[in-house]
Amino acid sequence: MGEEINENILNTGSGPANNTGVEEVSEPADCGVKYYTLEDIRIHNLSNDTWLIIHDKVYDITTFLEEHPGGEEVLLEQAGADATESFEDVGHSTDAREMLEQYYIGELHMHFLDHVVDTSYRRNSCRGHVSLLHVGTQVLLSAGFQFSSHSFHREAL
Ligand code: HEM
Repeated sequence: MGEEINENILNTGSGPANNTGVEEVSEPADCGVKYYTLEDIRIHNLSNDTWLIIHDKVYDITTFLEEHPGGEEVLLEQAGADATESFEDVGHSTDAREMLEQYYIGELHMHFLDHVVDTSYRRNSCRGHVSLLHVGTQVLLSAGFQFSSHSFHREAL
């Protein structure tokens, strides 16, 4: 067992940080993209099981910890959480950004899209998901909403 090292995890207020009652949201295999909720990700905060989020993408960096030129410690501080800000604060090089691809495992699932995408559609049909997502997005955008990474807000009309 790895030692739990990051207590500084986002508290989403939506239940326990383990598998009980938390469903991992993933796409059918033929879609090629997996979606993970914050709850799914936050449990991977161990030194032998380390995931983090950078720009809404999810990375399993377990095997990268010892190789990181900036040291293992800074990565462990972000384990199971959103490391976008600290990653950008350092001003990582293009090489560093390209390295990310090796550890990519999926996308952060946006809860707020549940309001515009029917979940049964998302589970059963990749094409249905994409088209419904598109339609839902268009509806919101035409109503004056603007998306940011974790939330959306209404712009002054
Ligand atoms: C998987 C994600 C990450 C990758 C692939 C990565 C990669 C790298 C690479 C290649 C470097 C060498 C300098 C450069 O090329 O920019 C570096 C340096 C560094 N990284 Fe990361 N990094 C990651 C995440 C992070 C995070 C989340 C932090 C949080 C603080 C961080 C902090 C640092 C620091 C402090 C340095 C040293 C900078 C220096 O000594 O000049 N890195 N990283």
